[in-house]
Amino acid sequence: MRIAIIAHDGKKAEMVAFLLKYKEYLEKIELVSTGTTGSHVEKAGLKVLRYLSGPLGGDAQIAAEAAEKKLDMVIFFRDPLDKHPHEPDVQMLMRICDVHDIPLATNPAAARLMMDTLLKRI
Ligand SMILES: O=C(CO)COP(=O)(O)O
Repeated sequence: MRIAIIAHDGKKAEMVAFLLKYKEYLEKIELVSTGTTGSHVEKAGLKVLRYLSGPLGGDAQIAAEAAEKKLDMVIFFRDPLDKHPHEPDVQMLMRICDVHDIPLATNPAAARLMMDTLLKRI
């Protein structure tokens, strides 16, 4: 199982808190992330493959994995109250998830529901 995790700055703490709730299951899951999200997650003691930071192309790298069907799920905690210079990349990632029917959770409530369902399969 391979899951991509991405969080905008205002949501990084929520992402770490979310993942720590699933810590006992994460040994069975490969995590990939955008750069800065990944460094927060690493600091919390979790293993993650980090791509570039989002504004430098990290969303696009994760979209490439989604297009190649390498991902079982994308968790993308977007900050709807902030502006992002790379908004086209954000939209592109979400579009690619829809094109390839990859589960995409954009907030913790959705992520919890999807994670709980996915974990029943491993
Ligand atoms: O900008 C992001 C997603 O669009 C996240 O990138 P970082 O994890 O590098 O902050």
